Order: sequence, then structure tokens, then C-alpha cells
Amino acid sequence: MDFTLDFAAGCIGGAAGVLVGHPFDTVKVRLQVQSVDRPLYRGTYHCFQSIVRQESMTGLYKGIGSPMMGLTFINAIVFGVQGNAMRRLGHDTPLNQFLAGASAGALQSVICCPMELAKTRMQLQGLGERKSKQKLYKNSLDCLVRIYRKEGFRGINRGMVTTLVRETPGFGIYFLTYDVLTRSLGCEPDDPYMILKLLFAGGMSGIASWISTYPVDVIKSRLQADGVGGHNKYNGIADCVRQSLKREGWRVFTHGLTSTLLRAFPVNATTFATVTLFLMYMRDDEGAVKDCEPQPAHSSLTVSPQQAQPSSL
Ligand SMILES: NC(=[NH2+])NCCC[C@H](N)C(=O)O
Repeated sequence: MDFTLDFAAGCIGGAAGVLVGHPFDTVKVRLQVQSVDRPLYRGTYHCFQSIVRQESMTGLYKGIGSPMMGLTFINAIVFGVQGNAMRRLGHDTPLNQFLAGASAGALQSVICCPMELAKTRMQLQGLGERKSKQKLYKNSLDCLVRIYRKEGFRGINRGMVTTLVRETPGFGIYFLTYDVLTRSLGCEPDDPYMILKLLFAGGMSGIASWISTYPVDVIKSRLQADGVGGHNKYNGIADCVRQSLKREGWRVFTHGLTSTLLRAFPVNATTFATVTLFLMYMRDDEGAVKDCEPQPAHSSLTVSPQQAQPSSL
């Protein structure tokens, strides 16, 4: 029952987060991948403004199908696996929070990678020099089917290594930051600022996790955008890093960071607050709110639940 609740909470929290954050993600990807010789956008705001002006608001939501289906399911896996891992680890310590989060991040990469490949291609199609090289994908699923037909299993898993390298520590830091902040902020059911604290802790967790893994995300986006029209610009991760640094210097690892952080706060504030409140009210457990993190219902631990309950979100 606990896993089901964690899974359902992750679904709801994930869908809420995607709706809030997808426009920021579209801007991030376009800034990360745009040509350095003939850049389409001068920066975050100009990119937002250009997309709305040239493609209307719908331009900001291009490729949302993939993350709406994918991220909702991915968040369900993340919160289900993290909650389960915490119950198995037995004690709620910062290290266990990191380990449980990292395990969830690694597992969900299996779905995250193809999902982000489709999202990235949809967000970039029909832009600049890409116009001539590719037949437009109808939607995210059509994108994955066509990549699979042309490049096979390896093709739809393009960027898997960088996804794993980003997501494993990324989700460890994600849950560790939320745990540390919700404990230090302290919150009680009758705390009038409890929801604000949950939103703040969730938003800061998203920011901490993205800042810590952002350079890997830039390389992942470039590798997943590569190969359109059959032409591969990079021969793998090392070559992508080498070419990017040689042509653009270390600042290449900051392209799109502003938009990423502008997205990370509201998306993860929404996700974590939704998940925590959903679990808290569904479990209706008085002791569950003592540190802003709902405790699972009676764990299998031999000690009393109040002494060593593993926390799970
Ligand atoms: N760097 C990471 N992968 N951090 C995990 C945050 C994931 C979160 N669902 C988001 O999209 O923001």
C-alpha cells in the first residue's frame, strides 16, 4: 500500500510540475543547442520573446507530450522507488536519503533518456539549419518510432550514459537537500507557514540538483540533438566535451542555466509540495508531519515507529 501511495503521489506531483515548467525547459534546450556561429537567441528573455512572437505560446509547449507522459510516470517511479528504498534502508539519515534518491535516479534513467531524446528533438525541429535536414516528426511517439526504425535500440538510447551520470547524483542531491531543508525549517500541521516551507524546500532541492549536474546536462542535450539528418557532429561524450570547450570555452556549460533554474524552482516546489501534502493527508498519520516529511504507515521495524521511522516522501 505504501508503494502505491508513493507512486500515486509521484504521478500527481509530476504532472503538476510539467505543466508549470515546460516552457522554461524549451528555452533551456534551444539555448543549449543553438549554433554558436549563427545564434538565433541572445539570451533567456530574448529566447522566450522570440518563441512567443514567432510560434505563439504553443511554441513554448512543443514536445510537452513526451515529458507529460514520461515525467508523470518517471516521478511515480522516483517517489515509489525512493520511498521503498528508505523503508528498506531502515533509518532516516541524510546519507540514506542521498542513496535512496540516487537509486531512484539511476532506475528512472531507463525511461528518462528516450523521453528526453524525443522531447529534445521535438523542441528543436524546424529550427535554423535543421529545417532542411529533417522531415518533421508528427509527435513524440512518432519521433521515437522513426529513430528506432533508422538507428535501432542504440538510437533511442542515445545519451543514456550522460543521463545516468546526471540523474544518479542529481536525484541523490535532490532528496538530500529536501530532507535537510524540511528538517531545519521544521513544520507542524498547525504551522501557518507549512506549505510555504514545503514549496521553498522543494524549489531549492530542484535548484541544488540542477546546478550540481548542469554541465552533464549540456553534453547530454548536445548528444541527443546530434545525428539529425544522419549527420553526427560528435563521436561520443569525450569528443562532444572537447569540441564544445574548444569552440566555446567553459561558458558552454552555462548555456541555458538561467532558464533551467527559473524552471527548477517552481517545478520542484510544486512537485514536492504536492507529493508531501498528498501523502500526509492520505496517510492521516499524526506523527507523519513532525519533520514535514510524511512517515510511511507502520514500518516493519522492530523499534517503535517514532524512534526510527524511515522517512519517505
Ligand atoms: N538534475 C536533476 N536531474 N535533478 C532532478 C530533478 C528532476 C525534476 N523532476 C525536474 O525535472 O526538475
